[in-house]
Amino acid sequence: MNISESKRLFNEAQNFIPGGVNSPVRAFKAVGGNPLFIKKANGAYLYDEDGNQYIELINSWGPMILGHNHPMIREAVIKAMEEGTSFGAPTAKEVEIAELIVSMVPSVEKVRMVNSGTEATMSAIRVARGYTGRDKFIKMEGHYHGHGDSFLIAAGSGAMTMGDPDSPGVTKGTAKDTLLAPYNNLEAIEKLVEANRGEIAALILEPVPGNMGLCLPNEGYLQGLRDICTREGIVLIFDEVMTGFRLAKGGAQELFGVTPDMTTLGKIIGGGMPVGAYGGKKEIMEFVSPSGPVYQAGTLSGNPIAMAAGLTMLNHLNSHPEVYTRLNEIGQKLTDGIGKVNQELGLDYTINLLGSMYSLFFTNEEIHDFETAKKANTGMFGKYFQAMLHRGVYLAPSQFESLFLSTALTDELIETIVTAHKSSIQEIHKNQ
Ligand SMILES: Cc1ncc(COP(=O)(O)O)c(C=O)c1O
Ligand SMILES: NCC(=O)CCC(=O)O
Repeated sequence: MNISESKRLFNEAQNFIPGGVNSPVRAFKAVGGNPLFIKKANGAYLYDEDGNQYIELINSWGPMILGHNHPMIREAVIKAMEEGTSFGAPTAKEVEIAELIVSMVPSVEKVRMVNSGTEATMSAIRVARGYTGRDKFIKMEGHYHGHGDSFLIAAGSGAMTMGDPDSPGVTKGTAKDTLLAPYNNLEAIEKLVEANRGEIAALILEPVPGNMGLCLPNEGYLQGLRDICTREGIVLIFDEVMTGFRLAKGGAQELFGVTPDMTTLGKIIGGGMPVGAYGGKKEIMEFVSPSGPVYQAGTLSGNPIAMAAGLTMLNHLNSHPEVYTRLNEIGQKLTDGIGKVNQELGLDYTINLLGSMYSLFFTNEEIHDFETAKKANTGMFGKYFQAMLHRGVYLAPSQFESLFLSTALTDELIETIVTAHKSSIQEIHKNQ
């Protein structure tokens, strides 16, 4: 595989950009090798600067649920561009997308648009604190909520991958208000609540965490959290930046039938443009400025290009339930194929799947939280990643990420991926 142009660009980039990338997860630090510099993408494929083509299972870390460069989204963006790129004033599209989100996401009665998932979670915590008059909040180990200071403690995703789940630069003063709990353990929450009664503003979690690899909630876990939060007056926040509009049109909260008080959104909501949002009960969202005292703002929030892309995406998902049927089918077929190959080879690696999100863990143990996820063999994953890449399949370059499938994956492409998986997994075990 010739990747000379990607190599040249990475060398150049390292002179001017920290680590040569604008987000750490893009570097191949955990898997070795040179990150690929991408020139364009279409449907199920990415193309690098050297002209290599890859079948893509990251999809911009989630947003491209219909595949890349979808004509419908592209046309909406071009049309919006013709009318100007930013006004810093309200627009009709913002009203339309807000109404649509409220109609799609069960917990959301009012919603505020921001520019990233990070902004959404930072703002949601501030609002929950303002609403309750309490300072502390509970966060799950290995969950990732963007790079706001108070979340960079036992953080998943790139922070976990790079071995820095507790980032320097976060003050002790900030960190003391973040209470940590293991995922899938209601007893641990009860203990934290007991020890901090009346002081906890919020409990935030990824209902189906994808940032320590994909994990699934135990039966009754989400409802258990709901019950504790209701009893204790704690604002329950589902961070659905990944799962929103993906696991169902109303996200994990629709799928599991558990309604949080607030929800954070991102990724798909912008159709690939930089967008996030947070919303929830009217009573809580009324605390947001200018209707209430909790300040939160943004020069480019509700940007007309981003709103045009997002509106087109959400309208499509809202009116095409068959998208979810197909996404679930793709997830099932692909992981069935991978699982069958593994079985034939006598390998019992754990595959966690929900809808169009999955992770293949290089361990035979069940993975259901931060501690168990850390048992996966990251060295083996790195070899697997490279083997797949050389066969034209682009995976997330870390064991501690979920993969995101798109409707652009045909049955034929699923077969191609399974074939690549078979020869990759054979190769890495032969060389052991
Ligand atoms: C669950 C979750 N929350 C928040 C974020 C932060 O979003 P962003 O990268 O847009 O700031 C991410 C991913 O990046 C995420 O997966
Ligand atoms: N699962 C991790 C992400 O989606 C984050 C992407 C990024 O930080 O660039």
